[in-house]
Amino acid sequence: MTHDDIDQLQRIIARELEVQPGADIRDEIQRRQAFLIDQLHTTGQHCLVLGISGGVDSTSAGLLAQRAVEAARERLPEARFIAMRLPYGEQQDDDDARQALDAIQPDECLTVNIKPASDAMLEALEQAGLEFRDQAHRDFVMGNIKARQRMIAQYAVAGAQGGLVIGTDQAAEAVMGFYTKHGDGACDLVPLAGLTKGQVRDMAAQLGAPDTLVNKVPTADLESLRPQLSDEEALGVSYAAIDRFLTGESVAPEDAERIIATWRRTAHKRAMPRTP
Ligand SMILES: Nc1ncnc2c1ncn2[C@@H]1O[C@H](COP(=O)(O)OP(=O)(O)OC[C@H]2O[C@@H]([n+]3cccc(C(=O)O)c3)[C@H](O)[C@@H]2O)[C@@H](O)[C@H]1O
Ligand SMILES: Nc1ncnc2c1ncn2[C@@H]1O[C@H](COP(=O)(O)OP(=O)(O)OP(=O)(O)O)[C@@H](O)[C@H]1O
Ligand SMILES: [Mg+2]
Repeated sequence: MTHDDIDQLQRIIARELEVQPGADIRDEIQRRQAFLIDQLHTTGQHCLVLGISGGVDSTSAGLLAQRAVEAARERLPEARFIAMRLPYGEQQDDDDARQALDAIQPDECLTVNIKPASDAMLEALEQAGLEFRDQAHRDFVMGNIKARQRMIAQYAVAGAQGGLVIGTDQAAEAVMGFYTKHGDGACDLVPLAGLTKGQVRDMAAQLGAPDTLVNKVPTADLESLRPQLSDEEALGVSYAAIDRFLTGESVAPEDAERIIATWRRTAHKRAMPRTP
């Protein structure tokens, strides 16, 4: 791939994902908060629902959601934010999730352990005869089951309470398709859309998140055999490089080629299912 090819694709991808490199983060907070308030007013739903993991994405989105419902209550008194803790058994970074909730102060917090449901699904599949290549493959597939159990829990709460499910997808995850299709990728609203990972961190800091969470190493934490595996290790490229790619800065050619190949391979995740 030539330098010009990479340059052109950087521009195409940034436009597709609506990246805004120079955006003022305070303006972005206002704009995204106004978006959430508007959705509450126009959809007939009155709650926002979001899983809080202790990672920076859900901390940022949770802080935004709580601010939005507080402002929405002027015209919609029943507006509220329901945060959900969704551990798979014991969560190793439990303290981070608690710190996130301390900062967010959500109207309500529900804790649902997704372990029994996730384990029961894997066991039922294996009893039906499903086999895996090896233990690592089994563990990877189970990771996606966990992400989808979290989706089920959040949609059950949304269904019961008149809620809209918030997703935490942002441009750095979107370009890499780094989420579970119909798992954490399933949601009603995407308030962090278009932000680089750095902008998500800036937003969390601006909204009052503690430094430990603002600077926390991102992890999907889905694999039991590799607990707390960092996203960067899983992706094989750093968020700094992904952010530079998205903002049109120069990136090592091998990083650019990996990002472009992953963006192409995961196009199906950013589109509606194909039809005949
Ligand atoms: N070209 C194509 N057109 C249409 N569908 C296509 C396809 N290629 C694969 N597929 C289908 O897509 C499905 C696989 O997608 P999916 O189930 O998502 O699975 P997959 O992309 O294999 O795995 C999810 C990845 O996202 C990561 N993740 C998940 C959740 C959260 C986070 C996080 O950062 O917190 C990260 C996770 O660690 C893992 O690396 C399969 O059904 C496959 O056949
Ligand atoms: N243990 C958990 N409890 C509650 N929600 C979770 C948990 N793990 C994942 N989620 C949900 O899935 C989303 C996707 O996870 P992801 O790891 O991308 O985001 P994060 O943990 O908020 O931030 P980071 O990407 O920096 O780790 C989270 O934002 C959160 O809404
Ligand atoms: Mg995480």
